[in-house]
Amino acid sequence: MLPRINFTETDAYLSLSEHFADIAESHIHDLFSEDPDRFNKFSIHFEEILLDYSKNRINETTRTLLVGLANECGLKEAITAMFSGEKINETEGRQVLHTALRNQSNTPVMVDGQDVMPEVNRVLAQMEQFSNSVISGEWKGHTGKQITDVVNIGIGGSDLGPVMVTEALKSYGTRLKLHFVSNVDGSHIAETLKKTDPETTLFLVASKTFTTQETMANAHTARNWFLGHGAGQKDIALHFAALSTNEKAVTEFGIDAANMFGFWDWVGGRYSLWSAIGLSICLAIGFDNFKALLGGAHAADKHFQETSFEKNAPVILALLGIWYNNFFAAESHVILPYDQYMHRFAAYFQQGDMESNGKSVDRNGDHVTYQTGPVIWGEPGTNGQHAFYQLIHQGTKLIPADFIAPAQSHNPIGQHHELLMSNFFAQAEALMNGKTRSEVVDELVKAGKSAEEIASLAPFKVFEGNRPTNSILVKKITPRTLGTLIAFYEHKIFVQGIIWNIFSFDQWGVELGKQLANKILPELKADGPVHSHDNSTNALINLYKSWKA
Ligand SMILES: O=P(O)(O)OC[C@H]1O[C@@H](O)[C@@H](O)[C@@H](O)[C@@H]1O
Repeated sequence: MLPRINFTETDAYLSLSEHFADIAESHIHDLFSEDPDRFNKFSIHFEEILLDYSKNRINETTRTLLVGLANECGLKEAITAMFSGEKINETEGRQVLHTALRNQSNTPVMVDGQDVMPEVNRVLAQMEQFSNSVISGEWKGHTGKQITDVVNIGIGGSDLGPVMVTEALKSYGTRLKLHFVSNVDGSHIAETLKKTDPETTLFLVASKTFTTQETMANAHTARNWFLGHGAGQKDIALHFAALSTNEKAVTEFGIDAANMFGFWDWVGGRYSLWSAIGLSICLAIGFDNFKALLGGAHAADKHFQETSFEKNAPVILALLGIWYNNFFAAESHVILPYDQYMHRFAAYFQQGDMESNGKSVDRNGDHVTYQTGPVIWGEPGTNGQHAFYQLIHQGTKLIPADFIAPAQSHNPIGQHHELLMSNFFAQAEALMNGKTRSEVVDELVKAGKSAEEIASLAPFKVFEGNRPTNSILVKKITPRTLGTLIAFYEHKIFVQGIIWNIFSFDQWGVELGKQLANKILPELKADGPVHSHDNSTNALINLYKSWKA
């Protein structure tokens, strides 16, 4: 059982609250002037990844106190509990073992007295064999042609991870063209089917439960389309595979159990890209690269388990998040990859983080008295710069930011990468230093402005700075470094959940909307107006019914 500690009642929290008053007054650029060794003290090198967290509103005391907070909240024991297969997802009575899926050391991982590694390895071998045969062209469609297109049908955790990774690693692409259909909006599947040929398309129906409304609707539409284009029932076996934990529902749908890639209820949906849900990744980049992705995550798992908290990248990321969320009252956290291929990275962690830590009831079942998970958002640089950075630089809200960039581009064309990187370095520096009024005045004088113009313009051109950032510099985005990065962020979420005393691995909050939609669906089909809801909902439904085609 995980500890039940209200972190706001710990000694460390009290000390942090006192310490906060000092830090709130200091400016990051002064902290640098005071300490020439600041970068070394506040950075972590891990393989080919550097986490520089020196541009934060912290000093050594802050870090010591934050680490003390993690200790008082039982983080060490909680990490052991997760990795050793305790049922830490208590509200669902499940273990949390996505780490076993990438456990390349192959040490036994016990679930209810049984080592799960042989099963994990069996499914990996099945994925390897299948993806190799589709990629090589040995696997043929029902008219004898090679598969050219793969459509992954899934949503949430059965979509976002594969989309993010296949995009991030596009330069490792095989000859197969990947498509992802998630939205129940018929436009999503319709537009995808327009681009594919039923003779050469493979559908992966990705759903842990195999009951998710959106995925089942899209899967049925795909099957009807396939059968409606000259294929027979028996041909389904060559064009449909299922990635799921629910064998019964898979076979009822008509997919051969031989084409089912299984996983287990100890894999949370938003942590499932490492499981059979990653089959689309294997097809997109080849099994060896998928394995390298798992290897990078496994290396991060070991780092997380074995490194002291002061030098532990996910722990530090988590503690900084707590510092801003619970002491500076920051409401959001922005993730800014300076890598076009990583354009879905922030979207992926919107689910990863917000579905995990968007909770307001603690592990005792009581309403929390403090803030939990922040709003996660972000877009790739430099696009974000021309969209929302104004608010980060000069708005009223404190928005801690993670800047992520590769030193080596997969497309070293002209000076593009240097242009990109100059922005990456400049933004974090500008957010920290800002621009003082006297710097602004000097600039305006040099530009030949009159005293009057200077007085009226200067206030708008001042940047307070002191905006905290982490810079994550990666040598190159490879399957391994990406695997490590993802696992770092996963563990960050875990650490924060432990400190906030919430259950990070359930998601009851997604249920209510689903229940109500199921109630409304028959009302939309029935004749006549509805009266069963509030005024607003009745009016909306009835107008919809009068307008619908
Ligand atoms: O993989 P399936 O079971 O279709 O679930 C897809 C998604 O459903 C949502 O409602 C959430 O619960 C997500 O965590 C999950 O990833």
